Amino acid sequence: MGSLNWIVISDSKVAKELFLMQGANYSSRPYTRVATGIYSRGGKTIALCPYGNYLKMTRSLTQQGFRPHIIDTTYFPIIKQTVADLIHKLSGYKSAAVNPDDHFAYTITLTLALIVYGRTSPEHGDILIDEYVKIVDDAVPLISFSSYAADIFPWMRYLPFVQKSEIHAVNIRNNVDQTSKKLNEDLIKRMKEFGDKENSFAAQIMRCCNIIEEPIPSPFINDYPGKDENGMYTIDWHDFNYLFAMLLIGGSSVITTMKWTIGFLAKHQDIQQKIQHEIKEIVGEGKIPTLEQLEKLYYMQAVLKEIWRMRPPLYLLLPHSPSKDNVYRGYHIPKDSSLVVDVMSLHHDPSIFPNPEMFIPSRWLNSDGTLKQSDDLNDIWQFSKGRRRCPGDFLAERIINTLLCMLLDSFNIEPEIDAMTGKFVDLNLEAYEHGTVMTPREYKVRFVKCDNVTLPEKV
Ligand code: HEM
Repeated sequence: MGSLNWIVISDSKVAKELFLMQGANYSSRPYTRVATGIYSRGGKTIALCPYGNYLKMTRSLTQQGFRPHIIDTTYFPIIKQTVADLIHKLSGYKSAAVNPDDHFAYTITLTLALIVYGRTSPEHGDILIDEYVKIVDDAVPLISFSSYAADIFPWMRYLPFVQKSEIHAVNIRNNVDQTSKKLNEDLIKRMKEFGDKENSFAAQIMRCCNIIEEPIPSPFINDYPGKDENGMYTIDWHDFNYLFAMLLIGGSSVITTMKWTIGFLAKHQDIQQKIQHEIKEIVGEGKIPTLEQLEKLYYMQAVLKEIWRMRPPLYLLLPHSPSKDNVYRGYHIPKDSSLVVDVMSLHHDPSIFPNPEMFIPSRWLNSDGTLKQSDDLNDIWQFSKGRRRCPGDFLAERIINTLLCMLLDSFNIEPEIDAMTGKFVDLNLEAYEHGTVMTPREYKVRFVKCDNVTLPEKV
């Protein structure tokens, strides 16, 4: 009854051969009715577009806005501010048990929105950004695998709940357009007023583009022009709204990483204390870390890698699709099939990761305690590899490391206390829920302020 070919890859070597060595053929995306057709108007967004000039353009623009030195000079101060605000909010709970989800989701989406769009003019306050934060929340189900159901089984299109999800996709698209229009107008105004000082991600890429009103046909039908003689790309306003993809995919992956990390640290107090000790040694107490200090928190980074190994947020990556028919190791792989990588299998291969079921952060450390350099043998797939590799990886690591360092400097994270026994509740981090991202079941923890610590200044 199904009408799509799905291929699941569960071996590192195969994934590397297809995505790295044969990357020119295996870096497209399958077309899906809701996410590609309706929500992104035929693939006009970086994460869902097919392989071709449009992808090259959006990836080149993204690299422009996420150059490491821009992240470190322009975006790092934003990250420190929003994290400081979060710490003040959490301290307001005075060690009561809270579900951290909402607070972290808001802070992370707000951080990304401020990085991508910049701080809007005072007359808007954060209203526009808040609208965006809300739309991101509504839009996450659009990229979930369940939205593919009607592509696999076309008869499902007649079911009311599927039709409802199509209407939902149209509404989200319209909301993104309306809010983006206001944000874009505000951005142009700020660029005129502040010139080069306006250096949000959106401003950086707008400087590389001629933006036109007339929509350019969908990238699934016609390919895109490259750069003109002045090195500028031509895009229309709908293309410019691809910025929203950063918040949608980037936000949900960072939020999920934090959900797992907070849970793991609350459960493993010994590991948490080791990180706190490292922070005390390298950064000192009650201080906001510098970039150099952050990079030297090797044990903390090793813990994060181990969490990503055991609980990769995008546990199937995003589906890849071959641009043409291919025979691989004797198997016929038709054009337009969906290839998903079972990242959990890759990360639990005992020939690469001995004792894969065990949480061993030291597997990422050299004997002198420094962090191992990524190499092809030992590397993990949380950001994928090849031509569709996550372009926000460096930014994601900066956000997560800053968050962890500042949080653990201010608080001890503890599980809630069982009212009957007076002991910590044993958090169940084995159970997880599958959507596009793999998230832990809801839990509560307590943020207990460390003795004598001064909270970072609130902005
Ligand atoms: C812990 C955080 C993150 C993880 C684990 C993660 C992981 C991934 C993965 C696995 C993919 C799919 C790669 C593939 O299909 O082969 C992806 C794509 C993408 N990510 Fe991330 N990501 C994270 C954060 C971010 C951030 C912060 C941003 C930007 C602000 C971002 C932007 C993107 C974009 C635009 C794509 C689509 C790329 C394409 O289709 O060519 N991600 N990410």
